[in-house]
Amino acid sequence: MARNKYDVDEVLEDKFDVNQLKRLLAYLIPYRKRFVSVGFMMLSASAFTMLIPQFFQKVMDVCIPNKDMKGIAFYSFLTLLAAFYSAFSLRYKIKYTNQIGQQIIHDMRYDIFEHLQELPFSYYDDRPHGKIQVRVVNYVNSISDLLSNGILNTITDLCNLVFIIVFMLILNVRLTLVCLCGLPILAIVIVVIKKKQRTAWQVQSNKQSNLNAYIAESINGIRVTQSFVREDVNSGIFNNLSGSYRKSWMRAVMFNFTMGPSIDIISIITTAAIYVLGVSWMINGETGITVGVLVAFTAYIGRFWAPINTLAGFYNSLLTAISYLERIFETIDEPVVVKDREDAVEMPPIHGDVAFDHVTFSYEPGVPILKDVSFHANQGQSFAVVGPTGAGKTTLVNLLSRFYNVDSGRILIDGIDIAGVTIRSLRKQMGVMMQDSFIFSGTIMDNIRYGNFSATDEEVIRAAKTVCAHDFIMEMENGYQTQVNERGSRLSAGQRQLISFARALLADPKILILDEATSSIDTETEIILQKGLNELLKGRTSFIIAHRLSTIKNSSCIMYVDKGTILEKGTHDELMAQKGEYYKLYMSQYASLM
Ligand SMILES: Nc1ncnc2c1ncn2[C@@H]1O[C@H](COP(=O)(O)OP(=O)(O)OP(=O)(O)O)[C@@H](O)[C@H]1O
Repeated sequence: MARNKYDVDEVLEDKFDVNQLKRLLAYLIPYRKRFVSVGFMMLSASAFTMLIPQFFQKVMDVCIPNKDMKGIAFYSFLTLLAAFYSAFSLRYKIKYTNQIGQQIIHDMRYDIFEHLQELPFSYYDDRPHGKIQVRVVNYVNSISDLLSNGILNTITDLCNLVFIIVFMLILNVRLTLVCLCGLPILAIVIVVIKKKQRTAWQVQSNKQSNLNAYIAESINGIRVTQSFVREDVNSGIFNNLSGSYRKSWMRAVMFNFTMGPSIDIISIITTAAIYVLGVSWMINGETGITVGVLVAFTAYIGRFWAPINTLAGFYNSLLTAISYLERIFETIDEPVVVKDREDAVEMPPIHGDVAFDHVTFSYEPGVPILKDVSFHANQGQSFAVVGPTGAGKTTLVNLLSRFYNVDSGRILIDGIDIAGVTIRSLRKQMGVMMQDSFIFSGTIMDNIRYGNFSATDEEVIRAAKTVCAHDFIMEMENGYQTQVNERGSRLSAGQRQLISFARALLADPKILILDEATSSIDTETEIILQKGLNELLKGRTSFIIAHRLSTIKNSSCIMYVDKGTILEKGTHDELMAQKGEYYKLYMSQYASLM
């Protein structure tokens, strides 16, 4: 998908791809035994109940004329038995189809979620997150019923249909042919509406996706919305999106509802024809048509159209489901563009020597963000990256963890090209604190431990103390066990930064990346933090992005980046002496204090 927004529909697949159905059926394979057992129960029950009209016929044509009470009792008993067996198998079916359905939902969601975890940043950069959520939650839900109940009902209904046709043929061939005349008419109805119906469901799934994307975006941006009093405008946008969704839904179900009444009309016409023709043939004394045969036959006609109605319903839900399946499999098939090469090796324990060798990178083809960047950081050096907004600083450090693939050039750690090592072994040895200090729901302890799951409580606390987070954490009602919300809405921006700082440290990485780590921290805390940090950075190679230049003054090397190239490089004193861009930036911040 190209860059997408909440009000931009995703591209519709033109053709119905049967492979998607095959892939869907593959989800059933692990549960095939249970599935077959339910199918067997349903089929045996329906075969048994199909005999009921035959029992009626025997009672009417044989037992009643012969006043055979034993025969009547016998057939009544068989009818009762068939009814009980059918009720029992129905209960069995409901229980296990639900179980299988839920299991399949779980499996499919797991596959999507697992894949989503592997997809690179670029995937998330390009689409609203609400559109991803709707696939994992709503779309998967919508197809589970089709997989469990739908397929079973279809199989049993198809078999029912065969049973019924066989029994009808046994009763009377000519009447059966009259009944079957209705099927070609139904086929015409299906062919006429099929394409429109499919498109209508695809449009509906797009509109649902758009609506979801907007809801997710609005919730995330609620603070900005309220600050700028945009509630009315947003409600208007929501109203439009919701209105389009409603319209698309109504149009799609309208096609579905065309089927039921069409089948009813065809069924009424054929039944009427059978009454008229059957009775006239009986009056004319044609052989093989008795009152019993007519009663039994009309009982079968009722049953003949019921499975066709269910099959039509299945066909409807199949078309609905296909539009969801396209999106689900599209997500599962989304290529993981940042992945291990086939010959990738484990990254050996990192010492911390880092080199960029003529690195060029672009997010979008033809728009390079980093242009032929080269530099070398020795083990243990602290490298500061400064420069104007949008210069490419974050991009540069993101490449070090291989969050994106470079277009050309190499990034070497300890002389090893990181393109040739496994991503896992590389990232496990890096400590990254991103600009967006994300906090997960859970305790503060859990949030810091995110950096290293095997860390003890003491290690977590030590990391928090190093970054001066310990005091504010201890002031919270349950200290490290205090629950925080997703995104850390209970915490101040500075507190969130300190927690993610501690998280980055906990992995004891040889390379530490701090992207605006202290931008929201007050100057007093920052001064204390700086002391701890200086201690901590010893022996580690660090890349620090900072707008506040006081924090990076003592770095081994400062790189001034602008428009994707390194314009200046050196120590603070060297760059100040150069009186170039860094000098100007520094003076703009601190001239009044000098
Ligand atoms: N995911 C993305 N897709 C496309 N372009 C992007 C993406 N992320 C960043 N950019 C563009 O790349 C350029 C560099 O962005 P980057 O975030 O690296 O800048 P920065 O120097 O870290 O800025 P800041 O100081 O504001 O954080 C910007 O022009 C930005 O618009």
